[in-house]
Amino acid sequence: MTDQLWAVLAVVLVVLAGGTAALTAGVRRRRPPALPDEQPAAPVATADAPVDTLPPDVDDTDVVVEEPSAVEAERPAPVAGRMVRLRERLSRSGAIGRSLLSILSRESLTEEDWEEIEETLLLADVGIGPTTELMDRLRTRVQVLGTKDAASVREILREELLQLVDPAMDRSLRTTKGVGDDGEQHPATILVVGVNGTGKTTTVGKLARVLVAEDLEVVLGAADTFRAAAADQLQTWGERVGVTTVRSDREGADPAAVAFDAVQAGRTAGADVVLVDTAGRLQNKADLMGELGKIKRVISRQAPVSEVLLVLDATTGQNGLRQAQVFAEVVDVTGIVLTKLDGTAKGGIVVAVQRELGVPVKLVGLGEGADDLAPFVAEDFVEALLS
Ligand SMILES: Nc1nc2c(ncn2[C@@H]2O[C@H](COP(=O)(O)OP(=O)(O)OP(=O)(O)O)[C@@H](O)[C@H]2O)c(=O)[nH]1
Repeated sequence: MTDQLWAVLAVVLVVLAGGTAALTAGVRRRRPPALPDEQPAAPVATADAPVDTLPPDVDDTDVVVEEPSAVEAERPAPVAGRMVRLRERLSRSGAIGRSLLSILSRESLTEEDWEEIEETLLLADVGIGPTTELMDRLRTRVQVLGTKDAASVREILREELLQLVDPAMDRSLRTTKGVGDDGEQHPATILVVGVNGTGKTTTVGKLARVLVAEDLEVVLGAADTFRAAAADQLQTWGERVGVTTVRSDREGADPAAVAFDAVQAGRTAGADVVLVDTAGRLQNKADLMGELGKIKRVISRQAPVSEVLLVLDATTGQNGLRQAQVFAEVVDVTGIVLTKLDGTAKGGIVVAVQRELGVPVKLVGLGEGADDLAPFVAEDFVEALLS
């Protein structure tokens, strides 16, 4: 009987929720362009009142706020334990761990065996410095080891790989709201940068899902105005989880204007996080610096940039590393997202990129599915390499 009552109650709740969704469905707030005489006066900055109007070099005429049609927003998969759940996706990267384990387990290790170890690490893109370091430590520890049982060899390798990946790095995302000098709350702002094709827009979409799964209110800013389809793509990601996207319909619109309006929309809505996708074309370092610098500067008028995530395609190896260096020179990168780690045997790039930039890998892309983005957990990664 009690079961039946619960069932009836559940049906009533579903119907009510559906009704509410239907009432709000189709809301689409398109802000009309400002008329010339409505342009805000030139901003005046004071120490305790941050400017929240656009600087004169930002063209804000065609930015629109696309609210999601509130039809049945999806509930993204829980975030905790994603790396463990997606462990089999790392099977190609796992080849390094398994090869190392099998070589190290040989009865007595010859110079050829050590060369094989070196080659395995270099082929997996670990990089020369970390490879030499790991080999030195393994040589010492394997020598000291009396009996070479499989469990001890595995444990030594696990510990040493873990040290290389560095479990002490702070990999948390800065998603906490802040309070400005004016006493007003502002959202955390995350700028996502990287070369086109690395999976940037997809990552912003997936990251929105990660944050929504953690019950955070998110606004998306489609500041990749270089490619009109990128804004559509982002808006679709947002719609699916009931998140507003601020965008422009005009290809080549000022990305700083979109970023500014996205943060403003986030502030107005009391959102926790504003995620800003950028184009970040790499033809020319000065242009890149100009574009990202301007976006950062303009965002900072409303809220400090909490995090700059650099998206790197793990399959591009050394080339990807060079791109990463250029980005790190033009903007303060605070975290790395390594995408397409599911499709590569070059998992050593995790170590190499952290060493090169001194910045932690915070998230990894492990597939094309909507929830195939996982917070990077060093211990889980190393376990996956050895399983
Ligand atoms: N296998 C796999 N594919 C991925 C992953 N992340 C992104 N992709 C794919 O990579 C392709 C490029 O992704 P986009 O998000 O469009 O790349 P982008 O960097 O935004 O490119 P632009 O918008 O041109 O700057 C898409 O087909 C994605 O599905 C991942 O972790 N694994």
